Amino acid sequence: MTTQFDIRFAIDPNSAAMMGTGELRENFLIDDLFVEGQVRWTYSHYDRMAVGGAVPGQDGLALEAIKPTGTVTFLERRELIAVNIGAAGTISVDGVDHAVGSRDMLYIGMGSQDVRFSGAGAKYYLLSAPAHARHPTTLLQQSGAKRLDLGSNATANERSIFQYVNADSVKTCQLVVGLTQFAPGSVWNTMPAHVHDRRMEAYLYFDLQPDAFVMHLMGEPDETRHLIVRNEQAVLSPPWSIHSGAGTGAYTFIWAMAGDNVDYTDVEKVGMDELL
Ligand SMILES: O=C[C@H](O)[C@@H](O)CC(=O)C(=O)O
Ligand SMILES: [Zn+2]
Repeated sequence: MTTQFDIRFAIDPNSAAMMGTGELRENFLIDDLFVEGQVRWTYSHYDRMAVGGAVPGQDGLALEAIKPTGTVTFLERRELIAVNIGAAGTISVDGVDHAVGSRDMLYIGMGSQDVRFSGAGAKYYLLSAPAHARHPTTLLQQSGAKRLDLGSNATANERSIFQYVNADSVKTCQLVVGLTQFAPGSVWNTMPAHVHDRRMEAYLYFDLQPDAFVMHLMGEPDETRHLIVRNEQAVLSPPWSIHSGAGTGAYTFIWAMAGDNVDYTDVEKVGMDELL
């Protein structure tokens, strides 16, 4: 089987608060996204976001339908963004080749039928959400992203947020995706923290050294839990949860949201004094 999937149920905050380490990891951590020769999906019931990995190797991979979507083709009623975290590759969409460089993203619109991933060193992180309209397939690059510089060196959270999906780059139905990079020595992401019940979020942590990890914080602001997250592992963040982390070393991450609106600024800030 070149395509595999697993399903994650939408856990409520009270259930999550009862969980130990193993249960939290089973429900919220995705630690096996990237396997050469496979497309691997985690299909979440949070906003029906599907989070995946595709590592084509020498042979290439096709985007195949999976049972949870209940459709003949994967993108019949969905949109997708593929983020290349590996070496340059190509994604062909209905016969048109798109060169997707390292850290480029390709938005692939609803109704696209024949999608093929290639590039011997390419590694694609996949995000897909239900769609209601067909928007054109569009290459998104860091140079076209909207940049937001936040934090400071003194609080170890100096970073640049690159909003690849923005008002000038592409219209999407649900997906809002970007990448966050740190100034040297800064390790805290998304602190001060926030929640946004309108949208779930997924984080992919990468560019970590093998022995490094991110201490990812989740849970309601007054009931926090943590996940130890290693290189190229992802986290599902429920709409009711904070999503913030500190690395034991350098890292980069990709954030992606789906839900009721596509307004990046529609968040509730959580005061530093509110966290418990
Ligand atoms: O809702 C937005 C997301 O949580 C991220 O964009 C936050 C982030 O990249 C950061 O603060 O470092
Ligand atoms: Zn967020």
